[in-house]
Amino acid sequence: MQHNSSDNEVVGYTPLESRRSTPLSSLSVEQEGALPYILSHIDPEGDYLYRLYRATNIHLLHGRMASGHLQGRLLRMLVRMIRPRYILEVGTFSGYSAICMAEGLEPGGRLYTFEINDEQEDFTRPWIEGSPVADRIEFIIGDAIVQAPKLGVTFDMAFIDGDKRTYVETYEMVINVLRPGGFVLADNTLWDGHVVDPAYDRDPQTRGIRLFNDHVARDTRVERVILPLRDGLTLIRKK
Ligand SMILES: C[S@@+](CC[C@H](N)C(=O)[O-])C[C@H]1O[C@@H](n2cnc3c(N)ncnc32)[C@H](O)[C@@H]1O
Repeated sequence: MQHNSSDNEVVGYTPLESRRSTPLSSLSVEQEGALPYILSHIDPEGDYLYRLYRATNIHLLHGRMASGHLQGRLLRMLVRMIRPRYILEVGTFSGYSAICMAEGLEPGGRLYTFEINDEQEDFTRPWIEGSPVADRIEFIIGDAIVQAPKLGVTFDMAFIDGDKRTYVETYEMVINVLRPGGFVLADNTLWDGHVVDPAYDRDPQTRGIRLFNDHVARDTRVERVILPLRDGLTLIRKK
């Protein structure tokens, strides 16, 4: 994803609320009024993440890119279920999802999270380094597609949440550094329903997501399922 160097803007990213041009479908039931109910019946995010999410939305453009309470608790739960030793994240942004996944790691576990936008570092590094799970997180500024393979780490789990236009490229990199039996989570794979809306046929991000979904659907190396949570979350297992 490219960025406008003057104002930290994520070029090519359209925030969820601006993308919403049609009535909400059943794909995003938690956004139709049930979200407060859901949030009051799941684990709390805790004071630190609450403050991080608030600061993200006050100080950063497109603050809603951050995972938030519901997806954050899901990520932590998935980490607890998968029990990875090494996690790769593509797209740190403010660090919200990184901290959530790191919370789920067992002792000795490590999360490597990449952020391509170097202007993000001043905001994100103090939040990651000040978090209770700082010792489990390696925050790296750089393009994950280029830099992650250089780590020489074989990952047990990966979270793809970077530029939607390069999801296929990102996925191919991730599959190469993932162990057999490892899991990939890919965020935003329904793109607010635009993947099935012909009005978005020329939108580069919608096209990127559609290419990714088609690519994964045909990939014989993996098993996959799409969860219609939030903006769509695909769970993939490398055979
Ligand atoms: C949706 S935000 C990430 C949100 C974060 N994962 C969360 O859930 O809280 C996407 C971020 O990915 C970054 N990004 C895009 N392409 C990237 C790449 N190839 N490598 C690393 N970061 C990337 C963008 O700069 C942006 O900050």
